Amino acid sequence: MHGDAVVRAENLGKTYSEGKLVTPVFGGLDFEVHAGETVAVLGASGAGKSTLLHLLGGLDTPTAGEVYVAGQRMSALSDAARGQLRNRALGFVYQFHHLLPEFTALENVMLPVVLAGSDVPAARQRAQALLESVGLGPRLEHKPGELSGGERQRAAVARALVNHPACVLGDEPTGNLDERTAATVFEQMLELNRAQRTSLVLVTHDRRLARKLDRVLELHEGRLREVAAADV
Ligand SMILES: Nc1ncnc2c1ncn2[C@@H]1O[C@H](COP(=O)(O)OP(=O)(O)OP(=O)(O)O)[C@@H](O)[C@H]1O
Repeated sequence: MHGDAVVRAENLGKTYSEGKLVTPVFGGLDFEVHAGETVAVLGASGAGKSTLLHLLGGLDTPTAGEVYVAGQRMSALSDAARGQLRNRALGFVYQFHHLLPEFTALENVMLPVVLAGSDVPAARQRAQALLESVGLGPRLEHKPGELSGGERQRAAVARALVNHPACVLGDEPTGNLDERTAATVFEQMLELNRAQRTSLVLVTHDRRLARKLDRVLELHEGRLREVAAADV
C-alpha cells in the first residue's frame, strides 16, 4: 500500500556519465515518505545526498527506477507538468537561500503563491502570516541583502511552505549558519512543518538535528539504510 506516501522512490538509481567518466552514486533505493512525516538523510560527503534530493524534486533524472510525488510518476510528466507539480506539491530550502535579490522578503514569499494562480491580496496575506510566524514581521520590506543570514534562511523556509506543499525538501538549510542561529531556524522550520502537517526530507550531516526527526535514513556506499533512533 502506498496510500499516503507523498514522495516515493522505487528501485531508484543514479550514475553520472560524462564521456569516459562514469560515476555510480547509488542504486536500488526504495523508500516512502508519508504524509506529515519528517525524515533525515545522513551520509558522508559525496555519498549522494544532494543527488537524491534532486531526483526526488524532479530537478534531475534518475538512471534507474522511478520517483512518485503525490502519486504521480515524475518520468511520465512533461517538463511543464513536472514544474507545476513541483510548485504545487513540493517546497525547497537550500544551504544558500536563493531569494531574488531585487525583491523584498514579502515579495519573495508571495511569488510562488501568485505563480500558483492566487490573487495578490491573498498571496500577500498568506506570505505575511508565514513571515510573521518565523519572526520576520518587522522585516517584510527588507531585501535579501538587508537581512542577516539567519533571517534569509527563515524567509526561504517561509517561501518553501507558502503553497502548503505536501513535502519540503531541505538540503542542509542551516548548514551556513552558526550553531545557535542554525538551531533556532531548524526549530522554526520543524514547528511550521508539523503545524501544517507537511512532510520533510532533510539532508544533513548533523546527527543532532537528524535525531529530532521521525525517521533517519543513511546513504552509505550506494545504499540507503534505516538507522534506529538509538544509533543516530
Ligand atoms: N554533475 C555531476 N557529474 C558527475 N559526478 C557528479 C555530479 N554531481 C555529483 N557528482 C558526484 O556524485 C557523488 C554524489 O554527489 P552529491 O553532491 O550527491 O553528494 P553529497 O552526499 O550531497 O555530498 P556533500 O555532503 O559533500 O554535499 C559525488 O561523488 C560527486 O562527485
